[in-house]
Amino acid sequence: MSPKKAAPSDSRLVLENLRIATPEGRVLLENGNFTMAAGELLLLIGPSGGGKSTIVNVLSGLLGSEGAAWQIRGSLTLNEKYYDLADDVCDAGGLVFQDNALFDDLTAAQNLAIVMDHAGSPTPELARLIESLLRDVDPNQSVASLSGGQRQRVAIARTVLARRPILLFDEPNSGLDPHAAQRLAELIKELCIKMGTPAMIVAHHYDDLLEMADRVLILDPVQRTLHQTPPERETIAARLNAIGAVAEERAQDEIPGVPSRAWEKRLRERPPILWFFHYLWEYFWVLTASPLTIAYVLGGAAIVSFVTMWFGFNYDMLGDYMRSFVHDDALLGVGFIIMTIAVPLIGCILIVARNNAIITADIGNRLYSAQFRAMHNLHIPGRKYLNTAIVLNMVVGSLLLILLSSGVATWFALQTWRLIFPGQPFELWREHFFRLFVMRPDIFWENAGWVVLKTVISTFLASLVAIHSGMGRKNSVIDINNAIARSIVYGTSVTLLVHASIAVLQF
Ligand SMILES: Nc1ncnc2c1ncn2[C@@H]1O[C@H](COP(=O)(O)OP(=O)(O)OP(=O)(O)O)[C@@H](O)[C@H]1O
Repeated sequence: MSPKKAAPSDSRLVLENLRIATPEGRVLLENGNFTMAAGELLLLIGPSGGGKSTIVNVLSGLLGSEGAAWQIRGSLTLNEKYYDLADDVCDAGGLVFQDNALFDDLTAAQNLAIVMDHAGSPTPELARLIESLLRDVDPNQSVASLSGGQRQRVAIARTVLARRPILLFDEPNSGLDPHAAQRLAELIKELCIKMGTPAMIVAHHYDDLLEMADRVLILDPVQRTLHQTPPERETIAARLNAIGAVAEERAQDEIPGVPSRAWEKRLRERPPILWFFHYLWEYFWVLTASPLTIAYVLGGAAIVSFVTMWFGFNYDMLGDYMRSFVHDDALLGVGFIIMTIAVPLIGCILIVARNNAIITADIGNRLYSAQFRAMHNLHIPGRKYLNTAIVLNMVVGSLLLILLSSGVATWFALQTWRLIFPGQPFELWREHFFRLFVMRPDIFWENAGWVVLKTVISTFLASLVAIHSGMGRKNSVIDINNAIARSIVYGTSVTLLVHASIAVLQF
């Protein structure tokens, strides 16, 4: 049998001298020690923000996985295997996440199948346990449409199937009524015993879990230590009260990393319109002014200018002999096309493709994570702020970018012409490339008007497409991804149509 398929029976964990400091250097725990024996159920409790989830993340090997540099010291021994936590990552703990973290694109059965296919089939006893756990869940149902309790049980079953040596639960009873919380504790205890695995539950509401718990660890953020107590209400309450009293005494002290009275000046009213400008600036940076956006759009203009000049002159149908005869008019024509057709079209397509993806993703995520509902409930006109900021930035930002692109395209056109006709004076190029515009200011303004018109209409319509795609119903991240794809396809199609239609009117 391969090691990954070995049943993690009779696991034993010893954790010694655990020290945890946040990436900012704030010490959460100084000298944490505890053991977990096979079949044992531990409760980890303590004040909010003390570091309970952080300990669970250490045991599941997830601490710092998002890129933050936590400072960890201590040792962990798991069934004879030794980890120096300063250097080694121990991912022995299978974690049931607080928000379940189910794979939304898969059905309930697939959420379990993907784990089994990587960890091996469960023992018949474990399979029976999971069957009874998921009796009321249709295996073919998408997990997005399951109830909260059903989602939680699928998440538990999924973690159990991974058969890690330790089971970890982060706030599994939040939102459960006392009876359901007790049932959950019984279930977890049953799993521990049948799998020969220890489990740790992080919980704020521990009352209904005590009966099933073997021991309780209290994280004391004042002394930065872990106290072990038996699962007795009075002992725990006394200990938590003592921590609370000292914490209150120290509440006036400055907290490292948080300047004293940091909130005082934040709790004053300002004119609400400032929030519109906040979002306007936020989107201006993302949609128009970020260096990557500018480089991307200007790069497009440079390439289209080079390609039009190079191929326009090197591959003209009249051949080398005629090239110098038609040079002046060809330069005029190519210059006209680059400035009024090609650069605005390519620029708008690039802008719309990129920005529609960003806008739809942003709106979709805000919708999915209930931010618009929260804004509505808090009487913040969030949709108005965001939609207006988006449309303004798309239209005005695109005009600015097209203007910049025209400058870059002009410079590249000149350099390409110099490559094709070395030694020719710059004035010759300028005279013909801009001939129409320089000699006839009315033509300049008329064509500038057409460019502005197609840029404004196409980016305005594309921004509406992006907002509409983002605002559609979102049950899962897959819905957001599909909306982004739709937004790019419809947005760029609208842009092409608008530019083609206006070009027809233009000539
Ligand atoms: N990624 C991070 N970067 C910096 N500090 C963090 C990060 N995540 C958490 N913290 C800080 O670490 C401390 C411990 O957080 P943790 O989530 O472990 O506390 P907790 O005891 O689980 O809190 P709660 O009971 O409120 O969920 C908090 O002060 C928090 O602000």
